[in-house]
Amino acid sequence: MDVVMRFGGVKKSDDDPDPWQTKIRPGTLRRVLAYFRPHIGKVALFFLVAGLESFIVVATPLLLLELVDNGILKNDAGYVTLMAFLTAGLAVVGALLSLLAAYISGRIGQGVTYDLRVQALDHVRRLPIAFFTRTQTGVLVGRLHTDLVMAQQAFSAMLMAATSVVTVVLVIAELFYLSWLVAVVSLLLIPLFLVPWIFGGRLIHRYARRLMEENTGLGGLLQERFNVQGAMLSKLFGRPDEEMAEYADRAGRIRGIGVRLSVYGRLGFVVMALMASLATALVYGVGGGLVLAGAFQLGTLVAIATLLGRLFGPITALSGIQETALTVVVSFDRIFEVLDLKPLIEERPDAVGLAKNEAPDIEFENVSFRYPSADEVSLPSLEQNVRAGRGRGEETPDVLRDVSLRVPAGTITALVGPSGAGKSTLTHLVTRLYDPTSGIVRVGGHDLRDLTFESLRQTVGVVSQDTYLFHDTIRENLLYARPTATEDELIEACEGAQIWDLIQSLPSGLDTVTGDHGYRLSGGEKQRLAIARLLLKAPSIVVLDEATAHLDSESEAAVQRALKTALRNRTSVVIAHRLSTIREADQILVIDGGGVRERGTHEELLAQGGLYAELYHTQFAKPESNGAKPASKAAEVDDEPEPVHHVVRGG
Ligand SMILES: Nc1ncnc2c1ncn2[C@@H]1O[C@H](COP(=O)(O)OP(=O)(O)OP(=O)(O)O)[C@@H](O)[C@H]1O
Repeated sequence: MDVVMRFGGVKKSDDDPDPWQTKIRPGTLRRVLAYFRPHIGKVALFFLVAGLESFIVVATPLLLLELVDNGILKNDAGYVTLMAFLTAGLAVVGALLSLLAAYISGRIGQGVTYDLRVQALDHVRRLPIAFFTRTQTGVLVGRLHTDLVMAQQAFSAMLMAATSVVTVVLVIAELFYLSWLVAVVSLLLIPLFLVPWIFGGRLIHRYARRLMEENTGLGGLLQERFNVQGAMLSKLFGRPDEEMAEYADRAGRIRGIGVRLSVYGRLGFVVMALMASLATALVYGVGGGLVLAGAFQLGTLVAIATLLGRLFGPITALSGIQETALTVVVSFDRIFEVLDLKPLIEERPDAVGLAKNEAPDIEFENVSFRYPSADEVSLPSLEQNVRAGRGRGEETPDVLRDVSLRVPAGTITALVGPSGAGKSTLTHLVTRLYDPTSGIVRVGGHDLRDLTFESLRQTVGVVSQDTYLFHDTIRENLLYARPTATEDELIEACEGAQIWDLIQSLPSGLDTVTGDHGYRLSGGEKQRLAIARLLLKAPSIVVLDEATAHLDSESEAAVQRALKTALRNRTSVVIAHRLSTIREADQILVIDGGGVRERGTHEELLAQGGLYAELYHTQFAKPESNGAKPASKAAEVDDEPEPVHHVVRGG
């Protein structure tokens, strides 16, 4: 259901906040600068190199002046050659310095990006599962990747622009030194070309950002619909015409923005080239007149024209510096937003490890729980597929209320109850995917919050209903649970999980690649693979969500046998959907309305004639009434493995 809601809500809503309009939060600049502090030496070196480059820019026209006035006009061939060589030499040195500056700025930009990327990945890894349930993966990936690249590119552009300040000051000073009149006339031209340049730049900037957002949005949509599960849902439930229209609509917007961008981009260069030509004409017009009038010699005119050619580039770089700087800060700020999300579930500094010998007991003491609200765990801008604001500012309801229970060491506790009663939520607290809102969950007498993550991971193993497998070989998927496992151990685990015969029959055996989400395996096979993974991990507590899907009798029996091995000598909490499992449980807890309604063994609870008896009778006495398999077919399989999860909430 959740998938369908997400699926249906992918379209970006009109009232989504535009991240680029977001005000930069106070203190961001200080935080950005902190990332550059470790690279301060390189920044100083960069400015030194860039400063030298600027001197070369202004020195060359003076050499040309010398070449014309004291070489050509005085018929001194030797001097002409010397000046020409010097000019060429300076050009080579300038080019080398320019490369060196680009290298240093790249090192700084990439260094900062590296630090931020590693920090962001580590942080996101530690965010609570609630964050991932709310966040659209494509948008998060975009945030962590695109924004970083943007920040890095804008930073390099900013460094280059900063060095332009030196160049512009030196060029203008030299222009005035050569001829104040020509200098004033040429400077008057600058605003003429700067205005359209800045105007065009703003448009480019705005549309480039829109293009990025549209691309990210379309990327997220495609990622959601073209993964195996999304594609399956689309094929089964989708409305191809409407969906295609939506793709086309988004692609059309990208096309429209792209066309505008290319025109505005070209506009800037056209204006710049035009102004450069006009300036040259003007300089030669005014300056030529001054040469004829004897105000200065031809060499000065050549020097001025050359200098002017070197003024426009740095000035355009400078004109965008404010926006470039803003891009750096906004991009950083968007990443800081993610970094500022609290991990919620953290390891205490004084956390202890759990002794790893025998199965510990599990205890819930007056546990209440509500899922964290959107404000507590996520960012609106990362939930673009959900209508903006949905769920924001709302208190979430209590899902568990004052639950107290005990799962004695080495025993099996079955959780049964109507859909939405809180069974899965209860198991989420055992694995510490969430912490209780109040009350304590204990394992082996320890509050879970006092244990190290590592020891909790070692202690608790989970087999969920929908097994997730990486797109990798069966071997790698199994080794994920225990990287050091030997070939014999792998085989032993697969045999225990009743999956070895199947693996052996595959042409590549353990090296068979499972598809995205393990889709090339059947439901029963995937769950047995998950059990093999669990056996390899050998945890002392098992949390199992039994598959609700009907398996054929052979798979069913195999899964049941695998489970017997998996649960042996372990403390187990099983969300049970099959009577065979329920009967084997040492204790059954009937969960309803966020609490434990009844507890006891199968026989005790039947005798009580309460909700469990009702669940039992509606499910097993009249199996055909809820569309389940006929009793005769069910009876073939193991004991009476009929799913009980469809039961309507009993009153
Ligand atoms: N991540 C979540 N965020 C907010 N609410 C949630 C979340 N997961 C579950 N819930 C809500 O908590 C309640 C209990 O859900 P839970 O999944 O624990 O029920 P269940 O007994 O396991 O149901 P089922 O047998 O259908 O799997 C439901 O009302 C559900 O909508």
